[in-house]
Amino acid sequence: MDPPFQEKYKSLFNDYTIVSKDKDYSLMNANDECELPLIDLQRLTLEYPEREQCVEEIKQAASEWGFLQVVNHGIPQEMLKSLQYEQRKAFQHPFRKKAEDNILNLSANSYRWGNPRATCLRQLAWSEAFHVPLTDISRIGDAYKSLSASIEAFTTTANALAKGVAEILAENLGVSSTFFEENCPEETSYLRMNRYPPCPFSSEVFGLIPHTDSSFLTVLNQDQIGGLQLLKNGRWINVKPNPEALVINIGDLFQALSNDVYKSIKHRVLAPQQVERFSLAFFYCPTYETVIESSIKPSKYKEFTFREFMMQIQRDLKATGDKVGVSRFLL
Ligand SMILES: O=C(O)CCC(=O)C(=O)O
Ligand SMILES: [Fe+2]
Repeated sequence: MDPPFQEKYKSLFNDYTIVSKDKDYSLMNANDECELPLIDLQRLTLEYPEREQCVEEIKQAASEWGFLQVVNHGIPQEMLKSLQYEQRKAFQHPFRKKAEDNILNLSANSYRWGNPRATCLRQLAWSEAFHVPLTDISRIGDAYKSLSASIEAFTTTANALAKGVAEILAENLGVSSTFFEENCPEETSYLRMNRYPPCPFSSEVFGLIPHTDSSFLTVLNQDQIGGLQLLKNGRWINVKPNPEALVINIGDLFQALSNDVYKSIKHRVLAPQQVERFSLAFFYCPTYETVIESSIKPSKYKEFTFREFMMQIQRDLKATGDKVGVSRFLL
């Protein structure tokens, strides 16, 4: 069922013996372990000063880390468990079936693996994913009814969570209180179900290469295997899994909207050596027409629409093999 990484990327692996002798090349170099700021969202329902303190902690984590963990987030554990179960089942099919048969009947290219643009091992991603725009949920066939029901339930609650956190973060930034309500209808966000198969080259190949997310916010459910790392002050830091918590990270759009008050932090996933790892990422995104412009002056970014942003990413990927991201729009 695993994608044929070694076969498809044979030429990249030919160089493997050379680079693996270079000690500095290893991805496993001492990384600090950290516990992200952990925030109990139940406090948002309490009175002064609990709610206000909680809001401050969320803003603080988003500006200092670009990442936070939340508990009492409104997504029931059973809902997560059933989607995790369905996710495993979907990936269990033979590779050919996943790659060629569009088993879930999603839009074209929804099943992805590796990195077609990789020119060296460092750019390869030892993972596979189903990319599910929320508009596609209704297309999922009857044979996968329990999967589509689980996706629907999860994304509805993840959307409410992302909206709530986005609205809190946008307070005092001069963003209209109806901005997210108006520009992020449920259909414009998407879900990615990730699977990281065991990787015999885990000190040389990433599970997911370093990137920032193109969303406003991402809500992430990772399992207990670990491997997610974020870049803080020039160092890669392990994000220790917490079974009770969801990770929320700031994406590129919020960085621009907040004029850099909040940071879209680079993160990556190390490939697991012996076991498989799963994660679910919900990307909270606006309509393509939405204009991203900060009210904080002087603005660091020129205004752009989400469509312009995504098109620029595609152009940069083609030209450089890499996503340049929001820095493209710096004034
Ligand atoms: O698998 C993870 O923990 C992170 C996934 C991620 O960063 C992404 O899908 O953008
Ligand atoms: Fe990501």
